[in-house]
Amino acid sequence: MASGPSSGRNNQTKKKLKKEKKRARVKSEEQLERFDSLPWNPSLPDKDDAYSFLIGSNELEGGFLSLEEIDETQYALDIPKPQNESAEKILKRTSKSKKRKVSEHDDSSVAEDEGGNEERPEKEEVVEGELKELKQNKKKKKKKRIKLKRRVTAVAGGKEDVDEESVDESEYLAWNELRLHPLLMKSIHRLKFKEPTPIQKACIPAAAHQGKDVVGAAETGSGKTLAFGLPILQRLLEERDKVEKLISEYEEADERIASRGFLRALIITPTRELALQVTDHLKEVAKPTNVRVVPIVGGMSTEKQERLLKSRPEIVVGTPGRLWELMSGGAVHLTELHSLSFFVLDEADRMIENGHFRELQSIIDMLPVTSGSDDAQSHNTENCVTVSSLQRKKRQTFVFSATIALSADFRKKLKRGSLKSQPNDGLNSIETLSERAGMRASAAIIDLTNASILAHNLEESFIECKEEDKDAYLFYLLSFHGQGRTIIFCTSIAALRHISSILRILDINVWTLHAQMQQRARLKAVDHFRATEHGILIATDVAARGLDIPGVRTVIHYQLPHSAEVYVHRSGRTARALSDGCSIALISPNETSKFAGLCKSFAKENFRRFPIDISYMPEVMKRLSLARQIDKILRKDSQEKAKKSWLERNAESIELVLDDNDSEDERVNKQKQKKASSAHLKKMQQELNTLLSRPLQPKTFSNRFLAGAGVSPVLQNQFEELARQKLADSNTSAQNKRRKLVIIGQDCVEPLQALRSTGEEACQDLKEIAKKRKNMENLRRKRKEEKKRLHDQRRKQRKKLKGGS
Ligand SMILES: Nc1ncnc2c1ncn2[C@@H]1O[C@H](COP(=O)(O)OP(=O)(O)OP(=O)(O)O)[C@@H](O)[C@H]1O
Repeated sequence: MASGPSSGRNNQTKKKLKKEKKRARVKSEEQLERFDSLPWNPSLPDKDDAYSFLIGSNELEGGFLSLEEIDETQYALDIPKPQNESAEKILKRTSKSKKRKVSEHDDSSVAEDEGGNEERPEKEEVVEGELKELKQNKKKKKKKRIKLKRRVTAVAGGKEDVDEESVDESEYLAWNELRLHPLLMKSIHRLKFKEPTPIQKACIPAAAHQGKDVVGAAETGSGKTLAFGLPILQRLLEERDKVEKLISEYEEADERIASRGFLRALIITPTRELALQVTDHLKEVAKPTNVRVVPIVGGMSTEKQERLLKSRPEIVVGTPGRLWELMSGGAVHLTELHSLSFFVLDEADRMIENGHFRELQSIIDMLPVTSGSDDAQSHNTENCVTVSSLQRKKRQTFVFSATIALSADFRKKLKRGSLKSQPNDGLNSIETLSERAGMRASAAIIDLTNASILAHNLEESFIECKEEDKDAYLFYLLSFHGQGRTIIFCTSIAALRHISSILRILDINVWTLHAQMQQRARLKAVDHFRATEHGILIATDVAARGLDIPGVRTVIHYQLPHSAEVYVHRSGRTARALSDGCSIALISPNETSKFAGLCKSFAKENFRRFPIDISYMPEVMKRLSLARQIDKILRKDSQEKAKKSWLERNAESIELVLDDNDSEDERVNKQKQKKASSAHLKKMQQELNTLLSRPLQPKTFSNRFLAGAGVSPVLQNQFEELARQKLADSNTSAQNKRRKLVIIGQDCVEPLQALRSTGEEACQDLKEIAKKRKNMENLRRKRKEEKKRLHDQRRKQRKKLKGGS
């Protein structure tokens, strides 16, 4: 038997190992004891999974989600499997391996003592090294947790608050009932939204606290974006808070538990501008939260959008076309939809119209099956990560619009509180779409639209005029009532081009917006319009929905839209949120019955007639006539140039030399004509400029006294310039003293003011107009029939006479 110094060393090592073993066992037992003391211990499903304690308990409080709902698979908390083993596992493994090592050591002590004991110190070093590493890891994790906590508190109001001006919270009491997250309240304070709008008051409790699906209808500009946006942000923040709470409670959890990565909310809008606007709006509210919102719209570089998606934003706002393009192309972030918790259709009634429906349907078909939708109806594609029926997601569906209730049928359904689609409902009905998107039967149906659907602080008016006089009335309105921002809506791009050209010639600066414009130009137009205090935007119906630009005081319908819905949305670009505004429809005789029909569909029969001072019309017509002539010449010129350059371009592409077949005389003649035409153009331009440099004057203008009821900023400048000129003249010439200009009462009257000041006199029953027009048409038809009858009678008589002779 070996004895002496080596056996003494062995004993020492044995003791040391025993101590280490005991220490490790105590530690491991402490860990297990802590788990034993947890309230949800019985449901701990798998001790091997460090994060499995997150699932299956409902003991924690706070927020609308019970803990049983904090389920990695349901809400995609993106709880990753730990890459390194948890401290507990290492401890266990260490103690196990030490046990094994010690028992091995015990069992083989004799053999080792007999000669194989050189390995022992190495083994001890390994164990000690492992323990050291374990301690270091724990320290590192603690540091990480502290860092994360600091970050959270900084975001939650610590650091960011320093620069913020203090708010009087008593002004925001109405928000308290909605129990929004402090970070959201912080944004609301910053945006100075003193109280929630009615649709927000109604939707937030249902959507955010009861987790319901919502069909929401409320007038234009009533804050629908935040009615669905705040519940989304609220839920994301509540989930994040819970995860952070768990991080601080459990040492084993690390910050990766809160890591993000999957798409949580997909919001679809019909137009690009609206998608960008919704993105901006949500970003503004989500500023202090770190929740990322990204727009995906057509007209922008696909590469850039793919790059944006790589940042794995929680919220994506997009138009159906580009979204589907990227989804069908397999964009990872848009196809990993298993974690999608919100699906929103903004302006839902527009979505079911042609041009959007097919792509939208394809997108909906890609969504994972929800508990609310019928299995048979869902067709998940290969690209989509689907889940078994046991793991169905609790996705909330929100469907919003101002005009969703316009269809009589839908209104009935809203009143009944049931949106079940009927077998005879078309595939492209909102009900069918909602159902397919997973809308549950328990959806909250919130219809806050009144009978007229139109915004309550909007004044509606019209001007009856001939089709060819519309330009003149438009010029009149912009000259006399160009206060604030004005949007002029046209139905056709041709009409838009025509009026923008005429108005520019008349020295009125306008921006245009239509679907054939490049996306960059579209955005630029909206930005310029937004930045100009008295800006004028001429747009087609691409700008009718959703566009939210503050300070739009007037909407002019140059041409009537095809439907009542579009009319409501167009008019809704003014009188938004807490502001008022006015809409003016230019109605040609052909459009009277259409207008009466439109008014009837939103139960508003009496529209005001917009007051026009016709004494100004001769002057207006004079300028307009010149502008039209100039426009004609310019148009002809540019057409010729375009034709010529087209010919030249094509000739060049096939290397053809173009022969000039004109004779010398013809060429000289053409040159002469060109010169004459350009001289004529110059003369007209000068004439127009002279006219434009003077304010518009009524027919009875005295040349001495100017008294304007409504003066636009342009006109105001003109008046001032004129006054200066007259003053200068009078200073130089003594005889002109008598002709000194006096300006009296140059009040700026915006259309709404002008409309209101005319009171009830301007009211006109459109039914009456339509009736009169119908009567006139009947009379004309009867006359025509009578004429034809007489004509036939005479012909027959003549024939008879001829036959007789
Ligand atoms: N609680 C609030 N208080 C004051 N302003 C608000 C509030 N909520 C939203 N707003 C503002 O009201 C304006 C209109 O909001 P939003 O664009 O969401 O209206 P909407 O109902 O979606 O209109 P539309 O039907 O035309 O799309 C926005 O400028 C928004 O910032």
